[in-house]
Amino acid sequence: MAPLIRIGTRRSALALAQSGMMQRAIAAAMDLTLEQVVLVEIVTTGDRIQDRRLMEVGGKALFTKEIEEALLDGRIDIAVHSMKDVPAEQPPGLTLAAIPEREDARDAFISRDWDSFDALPHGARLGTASLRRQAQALALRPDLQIEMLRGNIDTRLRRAADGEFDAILLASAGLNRLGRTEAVREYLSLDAFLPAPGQGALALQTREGDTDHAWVAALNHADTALAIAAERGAMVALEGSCRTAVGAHAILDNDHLTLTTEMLAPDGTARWRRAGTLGVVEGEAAARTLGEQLGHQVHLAAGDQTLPG
Ligand SMILES: NCc1[nH]cc(CCC(=O)O)c1CC(=O)O
Repeated sequence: MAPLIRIGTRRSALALAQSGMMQRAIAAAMDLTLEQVVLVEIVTTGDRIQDRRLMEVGGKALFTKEIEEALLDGRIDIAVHSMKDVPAEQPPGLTLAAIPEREDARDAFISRDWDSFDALPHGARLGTASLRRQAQALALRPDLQIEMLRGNIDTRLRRAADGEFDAILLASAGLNRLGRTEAVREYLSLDAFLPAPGQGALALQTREGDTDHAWVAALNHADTALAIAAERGAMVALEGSCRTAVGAHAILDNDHLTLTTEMLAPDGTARWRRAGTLGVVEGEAAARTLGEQLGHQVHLAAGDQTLPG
């Protein structure tokens, strides 16, 4: 039988693991087979050009552009993205139709030789490509040597296993989804390593007004969506991108959501943080507003001081 639902995905192992999970979830929810719900692999500009300059030209959007074009052209019906990689604004005609339940949002410490972040010796080499993780690590340990770590997760893990770095930091969620949880030596605290907005969550993107695929909304997890609304509100106010060190994480506790957001100087010598709470019943628009307000306060406090010299 011809496929009924085509899911667009990047080709990386992580993207395939994530879209494969959604493929199985959709097939189960719709009582379809895996022949009827298929993955369509799409190579994005971001995958082709793994270069620092790329980030300065197009940033995050380069990892989603070709997939979004396929959606708009009707070559695929749904796209699965890491929420963390989804830009603040949706392109015209597209919408985030569902946010499934979030995985572990914490960052993970990976090292061949050391049990924990605190155990790293003076001047240890820490690999990361994230300005946020760099700043948070330096805030605790200004002696560390931060080194650029690029490539897919398998490559990064291999480089850590080879001892090319004393340690590296990665999102726990990605490691769990790839079945590489055993690589984690320590789960870093949400306080010291406040995660990136949306970390650990997925986003299901569809065409706006696509009534044929309106059922996607059934895969939405309300608590996760509420937390993400708050975190992305903060991200927007902080103009969060891969070039600024920004964290935002919301936690639900019974009927309350608590959002914490921060901005750091890239060298970790300054940190501006705000937290606020809201009743869950107030809903996603209020959560987004809370995020924007806290993000705005952080932005004002930080002023121009976080701009790279
Ligand atoms: N920017 C890369 C990226 N996008 C999503 C994840 C991990 C999975 C997630 O956070 O949901 C990663 C890798 C990492 O940060 O270690």
